[in-house]
Amino acid sequence: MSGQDRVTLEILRPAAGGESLAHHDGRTVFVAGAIPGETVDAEITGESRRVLRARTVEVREASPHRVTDRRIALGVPGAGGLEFAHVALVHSRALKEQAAADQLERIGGLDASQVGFRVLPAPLEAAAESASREGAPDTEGAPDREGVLDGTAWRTRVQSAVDADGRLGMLAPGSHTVIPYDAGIIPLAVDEVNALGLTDLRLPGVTRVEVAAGHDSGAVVLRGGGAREQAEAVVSQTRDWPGEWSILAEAGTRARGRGARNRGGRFARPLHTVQGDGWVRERVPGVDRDLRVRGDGFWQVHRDAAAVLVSSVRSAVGDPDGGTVLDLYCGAGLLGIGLAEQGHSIAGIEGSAQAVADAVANARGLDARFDVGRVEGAPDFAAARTAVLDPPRTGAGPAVVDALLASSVQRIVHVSCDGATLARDLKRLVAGGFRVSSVVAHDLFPVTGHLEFVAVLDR
Ligand SMILES: C[S@@+](CC[C@H](N)C(=O)[O-])C[C@H]1O[C@@H](n2cnc3c(N)ncnc32)[C@H](O)[C@@H]1O
Repeated sequence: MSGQDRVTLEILRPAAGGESLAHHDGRTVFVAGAIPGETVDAEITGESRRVLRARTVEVREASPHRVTDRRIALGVPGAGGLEFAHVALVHSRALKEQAAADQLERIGGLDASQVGFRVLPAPLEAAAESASREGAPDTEGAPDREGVLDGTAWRTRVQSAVDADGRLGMLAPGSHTVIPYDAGIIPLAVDEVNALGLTDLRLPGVTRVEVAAGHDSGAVVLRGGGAREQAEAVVSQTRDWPGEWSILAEAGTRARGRGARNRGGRFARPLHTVQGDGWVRERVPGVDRDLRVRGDGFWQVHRDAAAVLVSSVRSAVGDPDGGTVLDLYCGAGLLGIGLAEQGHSIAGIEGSAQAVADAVANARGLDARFDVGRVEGAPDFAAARTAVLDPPRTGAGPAVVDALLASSVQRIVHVSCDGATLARDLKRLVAGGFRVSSVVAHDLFPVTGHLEFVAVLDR
């Protein structure tokens, strides 16, 4: 079949990542832009012996849950990364729940209903949905309810591509084509980010712009050969911005040697601090202290995510019992600090030296120790009774799972942003003697195909 081939498909059920499943000529088809229950005409975009990939080009019979593609109003028609742009928010959550339950069963060998699996809306969206149902007026100072109800105003971290003319935008799916922001909005960003006017910038020579918005502070990171040159344009814009903003720009030379491959395996270039101290301050409801995180450091993306995960991990770990709690893949220490404030003794491990420096600074005065290292080689597993792990999308993997199995850990709280790798880790933990007590997912990535899972295992 060629890329121009069109097929008519009956859409059967949701697949992971925001696609849907159909069948055609004995093959499974993963369809983008469709909704289960619909009949669509789709263009084939890829194929292998048993699987086709397709993109919806025309809807013959529409689902009642279909909405006008949000990307049109957002000024980025055809952009990637908003897999549920055409689905009502509440229904997208139901589709993600069904797809994730399927992954837990198929890959993890688990009965999703037996472990109480469900997807919960983030507080921001839940409150807007409930206020809207009750007809309550908008509250002054609260985020714009329309955007929240639509699932399009939650990211405190956004990355933009930059086209040859220096315009910021998003990439088309599976391509390097930049779709410039045409409506003066960075899709999915919180109102505070969109108030900054970043979409007016022209930054030729920059390849990527990252924005991190914290509490009364934030950072803009410019990457690419022209980053240093263009940083001044951003600095002059920040004069009107509320709070303290740091501007970081990549230097022209690539970092080499150990530790250089810290951004998804690509060589990172050293960052030069052009303005500010380089840190973003974060205030997390339920955590007593403000936390700092480097402008290019990892932080949970949804504005409610840090509080949701701290609360979820606290209730999963329970009261202090005198044992050490491992905080594996600890980043700037968010989850461990949330536990240390409740009296737990924490041993955190993290691969990024900068993140560990932030964790140490953040944890001052608490019973919490953070070390730089790969979790795969962590020495402290033997003594702990509880392990919290929050690995990257690739999951913990067999080496870490086997180390946990060989340790004295009795309870594991696995926080994951990928259902497939979580299911794979759970399967190996169960085969090694753990049982899954519960799995929930928080919809901390509205309008996209992603979820944030919290699984609790005991033995
Ligand atoms: C999903 S983030 C979690 C951070 C933290 N728990 C939080 O909530 O802010 C994953 C972290 O794991 C770190 N990381 C990735 N692979 C690692 C490895 N093999 N060993 C140690 N840390 C790793 C990354 O640098 C990142 O900070």
